[in-house]
Amino acid sequence: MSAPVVARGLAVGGLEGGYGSSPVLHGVTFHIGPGEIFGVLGKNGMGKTTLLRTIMGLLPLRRGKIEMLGENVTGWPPYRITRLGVSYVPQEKSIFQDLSVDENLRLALREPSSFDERLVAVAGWFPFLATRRQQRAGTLSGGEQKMLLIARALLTRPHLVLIDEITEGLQPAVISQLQEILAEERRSRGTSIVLVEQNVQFALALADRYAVLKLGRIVETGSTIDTGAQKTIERHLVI
Ligand SMILES: Nc1ncnc2c1ncn2[C@@H]1O[C@H](COP(=O)(O)OP(=O)(O)OP(=O)(O)O)[C@@H](O)[C@H]1O
Repeated sequence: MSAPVVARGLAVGGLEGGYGSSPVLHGVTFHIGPGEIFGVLGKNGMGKTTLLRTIMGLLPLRRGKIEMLGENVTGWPPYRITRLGVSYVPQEKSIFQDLSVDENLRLALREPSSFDERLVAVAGWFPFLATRRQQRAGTLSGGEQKMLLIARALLTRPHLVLIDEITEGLQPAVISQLQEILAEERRSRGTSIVLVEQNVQFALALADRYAVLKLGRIVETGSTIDTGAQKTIERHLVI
């Protein structure tokens, strides 16, 4: 199945992918427009991380098409996709543990001259970053490391951000703060966001539309303003 052309968003059509001889994704198709937030929900092991990693070119695509930001990126390596203006926030804390906070952030930028100005913007959201620039990133708390990951992703001023279960293990106050930051990022810059989540309330509060992934297939899609959205999603997450 071919995906519709989306000028500044993301369109995924008939995506098949997996690991070695084990298929995980079975014809996943969805699209999101510019400035749209799309939630992908599903229980453990349903293929959410595999989907994001395949879209980012980190896992081989067996079949299907991926377009983002006006380009057909099917088969592109991750570095080319990143250069288009795409940020990926993986589920694991993929920061450089032995480097400082400052060094971790600097590595995100191809153009070092813009660092100070960009740091001011992200430190406005996460004030601890400005006061702990020399701290070894591996000594930050789990929640702080996740905030560093989001800060690093937004520092590049991306057009599209793919975020994998950022709320996992975070306390409610930090989750609310992230919700505000991502809503503001979309409002002020028109950033498109794909949110992979198991936290239904967080996803519904931010997303415009959602999809439920079950055993590598999208089994439900809908608008988050539908009154029954939460119940529908929760039903899929318990079965
Ligand atoms: N490196 C790998 N090699 C082989 N199989 C894998 C690998 N990584 C994941 N899988 C399998 O692929 C399937 C989907 O895993 P995936 O991590 O995409 O699910 P998920 O929905 O993100 O789960 P979770 O919410 O637990 O992170 C699972 O059956 C998993 O065991």
